[in-house]
Amino acid sequence: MASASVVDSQLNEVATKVKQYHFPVESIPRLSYDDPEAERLIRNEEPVILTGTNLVASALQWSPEYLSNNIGHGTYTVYSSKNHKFLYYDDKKICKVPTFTPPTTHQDMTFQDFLNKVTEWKEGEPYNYLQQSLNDSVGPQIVQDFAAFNWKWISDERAKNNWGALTSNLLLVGMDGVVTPVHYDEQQNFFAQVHGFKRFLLFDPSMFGCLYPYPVFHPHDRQSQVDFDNPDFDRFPRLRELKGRQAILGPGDVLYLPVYWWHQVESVPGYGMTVSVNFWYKSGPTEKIVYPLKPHQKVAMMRNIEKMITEALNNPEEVPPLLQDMVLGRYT
Ligand SMILES: CCC[C@@H](CC(=O)O)C(=O)C(=O)O
Ligand SMILES: [Zn+2]
Repeated sequence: MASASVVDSQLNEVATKVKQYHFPVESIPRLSYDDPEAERLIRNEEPVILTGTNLVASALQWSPEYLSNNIGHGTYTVYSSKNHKFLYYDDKKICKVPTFTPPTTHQDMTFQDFLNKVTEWKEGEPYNYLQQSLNDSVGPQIVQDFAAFNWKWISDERAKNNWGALTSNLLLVGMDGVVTPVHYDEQQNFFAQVHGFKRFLLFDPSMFGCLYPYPVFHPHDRQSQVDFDNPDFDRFPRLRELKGRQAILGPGDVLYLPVYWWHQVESVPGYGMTVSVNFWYKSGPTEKIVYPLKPHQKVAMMRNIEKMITEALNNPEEVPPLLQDMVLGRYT
């Protein structure tokens, strides 16, 4: 396991290699888990990179090879994409958009088959990304490593911040260079980097107007329509106003990723496969409404309005003309 100083020097090197985009980025603070400032940021639902949590210290040997030798022969969901981007879609909403064509396919396979695909990969072939909730199908060694996660620390954080239950731990094993395009989630997330390096681009919930998410009823709900590699400033003019944050994670780092914060996640090209484990928690109840509302509360409100209108009209195609009649020339 690399020492903290080795990881630090590698992080500095990685920071010089990551792709720059049209928008400015500022670094996310990187603080020791016991720094009062770190606690304040988490309480205030702002992102922070935490060092020294030992959250996944017992998994730092989870190289792809170690996993292949110890995870057992259960099957895992592996997504395939013709390029390095893995844009999430909700199967259950495809019926609402008959013209929708999924940008990725997925199939269940053993970890060994997945790793063979990656090892034998040739330029021009599809990219593969294993994304699977950790469950009891894993081998005994992995169960032991998982049980040795620093559950006391993370449970205390959950309780301190009044979050809901842990909903899942997603095991993420990516090929060099894979990207999860910019989106937001409706859960609190402690994202633990286990192997390799990932770069997060983060945008606070107030950037909703600059990131043009798909409609709520669309399979790509919560995902931005914007492609940072080919920004369409004519279609998405407020993209020019975008201001981002950046976090580069190495083995052992934990990123607190607040609910509703936009993020794009890249397995830094040239640094090999990545292994991560996320910890998704239901967000806590709003203690009491304080005005002015926070940006993420406005996002939740907009989602509810879209859901209500779509349900009331009972036809997704009638939503755009109604919203346009309501807004264009009246609130614009
Ligand atoms: C399916 C989840 C992917 C992950 C990003 C990544 O590591 O590629 C993410 O977006 C999250 O943990 O919220
Ligand atoms: Zn996410």
